[in-house]
Amino acid sequence: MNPKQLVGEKATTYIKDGMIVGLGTGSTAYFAIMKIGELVKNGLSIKGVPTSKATEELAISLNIPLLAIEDVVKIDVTIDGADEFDANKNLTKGGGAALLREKIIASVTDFYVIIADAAKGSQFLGSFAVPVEVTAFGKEITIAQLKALGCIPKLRYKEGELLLTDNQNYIVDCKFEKIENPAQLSAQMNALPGVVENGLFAGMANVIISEDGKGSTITID
Ligand SMILES: O=C[C@H](O)[C@H](O)[C@H](O)COP(=O)(O)O
Repeated sequence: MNPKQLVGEKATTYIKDGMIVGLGTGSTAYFAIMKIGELVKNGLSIKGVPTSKATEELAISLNIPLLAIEDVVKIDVTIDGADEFDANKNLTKGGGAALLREKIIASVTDFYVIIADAAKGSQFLGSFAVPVEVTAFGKEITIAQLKALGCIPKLRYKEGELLLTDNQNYIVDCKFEKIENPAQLSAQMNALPGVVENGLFAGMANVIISEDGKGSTITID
Protein backbone atom coordinates (compact mmCIF):
# COMPACT_ATOMS: atom_id res chain seq x y z
CA MET A 1 0.00 0.00 0.00
CA ASN A 2 1.11 3.57 -0.73
CA PRO A 3 2.77 4.83 2.54
CA LYS A 4 0.54 7.93 2.58
CA GLN A 5 -2.54 5.74 2.37
CA LEU A 6 -1.13 3.42 5.04
CA VAL A 7 -0.59 6.19 7.62
CA GLY A 8 -3.75 8.06 6.60
CA GLU A 9 -5.98 5.07 7.14
CA LYS A 10 -4.22 4.10 10.38
CA ALA A 11 -4.89 7.58 11.80
CA THR A 12 -8.64 7.13 11.41
CA THR A 13 -8.56 4.48 14.17
CA TYR A 14 -8.47 7.41 16.63
CA ILE A 15 -11.94 8.50 15.49
CA LYS A 16 -14.93 7.34 17.51
CA ASP A 17 -18.66 7.73 16.94
CA GLY A 18 -19.99 11.17 17.83
CA MET A 19 -16.66 12.98 17.57
CA ILE A 20 -15.91 16.34 16.01
CA VAL A 21 -12.98 15.73 13.67
CA GLY A 22 -10.54 18.25 12.17
CA LEU A 23 -9.82 17.37 8.54
CA GLY A 24 -6.29 18.19 7.42
CA THR A 25 -4.96 19.35 4.07
CA GLY A 26 -2.55 17.80 1.58
CA SER A 27 -1.73 14.57 -0.20
CA THR A 28 -1.41 12.51 3.01
CA ALA A 29 -4.50 13.90 4.75
CA TYR A 30 -6.34 13.09 1.52
CA PHE A 31 -6.16 9.36 2.31
CA ALA A 32 -7.45 9.87 5.86
CA ILE A 33 -10.38 11.89 4.52
CA MET A 34 -11.16 9.25 1.89
CA LYS A 35 -11.25 6.63 4.65
CA ILE A 36 -13.44 8.85 6.84
CA GLY A 37 -15.81 9.18 3.88
CA GLU A 38 -16.00 5.39 3.69
CA LEU A 39 -16.61 5.10 7.44
CA VAL A 40 -19.37 7.72 7.28
CA LYS A 41 -20.97 5.85 4.41
CA ASN A 42 -20.93 2.76 6.61
CA GLY A 43 -22.71 4.51 9.49
CA LEU A 44 -20.05 6.37 11.51
CA SER A 45 -21.55 9.57 12.90
CA ILE A 46 -19.04 12.43 13.05
CA LYS A 47 -18.88 16.10 12.17
CA GLY A 48 -15.85 17.36 10.24
CA VAL A 49 -14.06 20.70 10.37
CA PRO A 50 -12.02 21.34 7.20
CA THR A 51 -8.64 23.11 7.31
CA SER A 52 -8.84 24.49 3.75
CA LYS A 53 -11.24 25.15 0.92
CA ALA A 54 -9.79 22.17 -0.98
CA THR A 55 -10.48 19.85 1.96
CA GLU A 56 -13.96 21.29 2.37
CA GLU A 57 -14.72 20.45 -1.27
CA LEU A 58 -13.35 16.93 -0.87
CA ALA A 59 -15.37 16.33 2.32
CA ILE A 60 -18.57 17.61 0.69
CA SER A 61 -17.98 15.28 -2.28
CA LEU A 62 -17.78 12.38 0.19
CA ASN A 63 -20.93 13.42 2.10
CA ILE A 64 -18.99 13.98 5.32
CA PRO A 65 -21.17 16.25 7.53
CA LEU A 66 -19.34 19.50 8.30
CA LEU A 67 -19.50 22.07 11.08
CA ALA A 68 -19.26 25.76 10.27
CA ILE A 69 -16.13 27.22 11.84
CA GLU A 70 -18.19 29.74 13.83
CA ASP A 71 -19.89 26.82 15.59
CA VAL A 72 -16.62 25.16 16.64
CA VAL A 73 -15.49 25.46 20.26
CA LYS A 74 -13.52 22.24 20.67
CA ILE A 75 -12.42 19.47 18.33
CA ASP A 76 -11.90 15.90 19.58
CA VAL A 77 -9.37 14.67 17.02
CA THR A 78 -7.64 16.33 14.08
CA ILE A 79 -5.72 14.35 11.48
CA ASP A 80 -3.29 16.35 9.37
CA GLY A 81 -0.06 15.98 7.41
CA ALA A 82 3.29 17.74 7.89
CA ASP A 83 6.21 18.77 5.73
CA GLU A 84 8.82 17.94 8.38
CA PHE A 85 8.91 16.71 11.99
CA ASP A 86 11.69 16.65 14.57
CA ALA A 87 12.61 14.36 17.44
CA ASN A 88 10.28 16.29 19.80
CA LYS A 89 7.24 16.12 17.50
CA ASN A 90 7.62 19.76 16.45
CA LEU A 91 6.41 20.30 12.90
CA THR A 92 6.83 22.44 9.84
CA LYS A 93 3.55 22.78 7.93
CA GLY A 94 2.14 24.91 5.15
CA GLY A 95 3.67 23.38 2.03
CA GLY A 96 0.13 23.54 0.67
CA ALA A 97 -0.41 27.07 2.04
CA ALA A 98 -3.05 25.94 4.54
CA LEU A 99 -1.06 26.66 7.72
CA LEU A 100 -3.27 29.42 9.18
CA ARG A 101 -6.51 27.48 9.16
CA GLU A 102 -4.60 24.35 10.18
CA LYS A 103 -3.09 26.06 13.21
CA ILE A 104 -6.37 27.64 14.32
CA ILE A 105 -8.01 24.21 14.16
CA ALA A 106 -5.06 22.51 15.88
CA SER A 107 -5.25 25.08 18.70
CA VAL A 108 -8.70 23.85 19.78
CA THR A 109 -7.99 20.16 19.18
CA ASP A 110 -7.82 17.72 22.10
CA PHE A 111 -5.82 15.07 20.24
CA TYR A 112 -3.74 16.13 17.26
CA VAL A 113 -2.65 13.28 15.01
CA ILE A 114 0.06 13.92 12.40
CA ILE A 115 0.60 11.56 9.47
CA ALA A 116 3.88 11.75 7.60
CA ASP A 117 6.16 9.37 5.78
CA ALA A 118 9.46 8.56 7.48
CA ALA A 119 11.54 10.68 5.08
CA LYS A 120 10.02 13.80 6.68
CA GLY A 121 11.52 13.06 10.09
CA SER A 122 14.89 14.28 11.40
CA GLN A 123 16.57 15.35 14.65
CA PHE A 124 16.00 19.08 13.97
CA LEU A 125 13.71 21.04 11.68
CA GLY A 126 15.34 23.15 8.99
CA SER A 127 15.49 21.08 5.81
CA PHE A 128 12.12 22.41 4.71
CA ALA A 129 11.67 26.18 4.39
CA VAL A 130 9.17 27.49 6.96
CA PRO A 131 6.07 28.87 5.21
CA VAL A 132 4.92 32.17 6.72
CA GLU A 133 1.56 33.75 5.89
CA VAL A 134 1.93 37.53 5.53
CA THR A 135 -0.37 40.43 4.73
CA ALA A 136 -0.20 41.94 1.24
CA PHE A 137 0.22 45.38 2.75
CA GLY A 138 3.87 46.01 3.53
CA LYS A 139 5.01 42.58 2.43
CA GLU A 140 8.45 43.91 1.37
CA ILE A 141 8.99 45.25 4.92
CA THR A 142 7.84 41.95 6.46
CA ILE A 143 10.14 39.99 4.15
CA ALA A 144 13.10 42.14 5.22
CA GLN A 145 12.19 41.60 8.89
CA LEU A 146 11.96 37.83 8.37
CA LYS A 147 15.37 37.89 6.69
CA ALA A 148 16.79 39.65 9.74
CA LEU A 149 15.78 36.59 11.79
CA GLY A 150 18.37 34.58 9.85
CA CYS A 151 16.57 33.01 6.92
CA ILE A 152 16.58 33.26 3.15
CA PRO A 153 12.99 34.38 2.42
CA LYS A 154 11.22 33.68 -0.85
CA LEU A 155 7.77 34.91 -1.80
CA ARG A 156 5.74 31.97 -3.09
CA TYR A 157 4.39 31.95 -6.65
CA LYS A 158 2.06 29.48 -8.32
CA GLU A 159 1.75 29.20 -12.08
CA GLY A 160 3.56 32.51 -12.53
CA GLU A 161 1.28 34.44 -10.15
CA LEU A 162 1.77 35.34 -6.49
CA LEU A 163 0.07 32.59 -4.51
CA LEU A 164 -2.96 33.82 -2.56
CA THR A 165 -3.99 31.77 0.45
CA ASP A 166 -7.60 30.85 1.31
CA ASN A 167 -7.45 33.95 3.55
CA GLN A 168 -6.26 36.26 0.75
CA ASN A 169 -2.74 36.61 2.13
CA TYR A 170 0.69 35.73 0.70
CA ILE A 171 3.19 33.04 1.67
CA VAL A 172 6.89 33.68 2.26
CA ASP A 173 8.99 30.51 2.43
CA CYS A 174 11.78 31.11 4.95
CA LYS A 175 14.79 28.81 4.64
CA PHE A 176 16.63 28.59 7.94
CA GLU A 177 19.49 26.28 8.79
CA LYS A 178 19.07 23.96 11.81
CA ILE A 179 16.08 25.12 13.91
CA GLU A 180 17.02 24.27 17.49
CA ASN A 181 14.19 26.11 19.23
CA PRO A 182 11.03 26.09 17.07
CA ALA A 183 8.81 27.60 19.79
CA GLN A 184 11.12 30.60 20.17
CA LEU A 185 11.49 31.13 16.43
CA SER A 186 7.72 30.85 15.98
CA ALA A 187 7.16 33.56 18.62
CA GLN A 188 9.78 35.81 16.98
CA MET A 189 8.13 35.51 13.57
CA ASN A 190 4.62 36.06 14.92
CA ALA A 191 5.81 39.21 16.71
CA LEU A 192 6.35 40.89 13.32
CA PRO A 193 3.31 43.07 12.51
CA GLY A 194 2.86 41.81 8.95
CA VAL A 195 3.02 38.13 9.89
CA VAL A 196 -0.40 36.53 10.16
CA GLU A 197 0.92 33.10 11.23
CA ASN A 198 3.88 30.84 10.61
CA GLY A 199 4.19 27.16 9.77
CA LEU A 200 6.11 26.03 12.84
CA PHE A 201 3.80 23.91 15.02
CA ALA A 202 5.77 23.56 18.26
CA GLY A 203 4.49 21.24 20.97
CA MET A 204 1.11 20.71 19.30
CA ALA A 205 1.22 17.13 17.97
CA ASN A 206 0.10 14.39 20.36
CA VAL A 207 1.15 11.58 18.07
CA ILE A 208 2.91 11.16 14.74
CA ILE A 209 2.06 8.16 12.62
CA SER A 210 4.86 7.32 10.23
CA GLU A 211 5.97 4.15 8.42
CA ASP A 212 9.05 1.95 8.39
CA GLY A 213 9.44 1.69 4.62
CA LYS A 214 8.40 -1.97 4.76
CA GLY A 215 4.65 -1.54 4.95
CA SER A 216 4.19 -1.14 8.72
CA THR A 217 3.23 1.98 10.63
CA ILE A 218 5.31 3.50 13.43
CA THR A 219 3.55 5.54 16.12
CA ILE A 220 5.63 8.23 17.81
CA ASP A 221 4.03 9.51 21.00
O1 LIG B 1 -0.43 23.46 3.84
C1 LIG B 1 -0.43 22.24 3.78
C2 LIG B 1 -0.30 21.35 4.93
O2 LIG B 1 0.41 21.85 6.00
C3 LIG B 1 0.07 19.92 4.61
O3 LIG B 1 -0.46 19.15 5.65
C4 LIG B 1 1.54 19.66 4.48
O4 LIG B 1 2.06 20.54 3.48
C5 LIG B 1 1.86 18.21 4.11
O5 LIG B 1 1.32 17.91 2.88
P1 LIG B 1 1.56 16.51 2.15
O6 LIG B 1 0.90 15.48 2.97
O7 LIG B 1 0.94 16.70 0.80
O8 LIG B 1 3.05 16.31 2.05
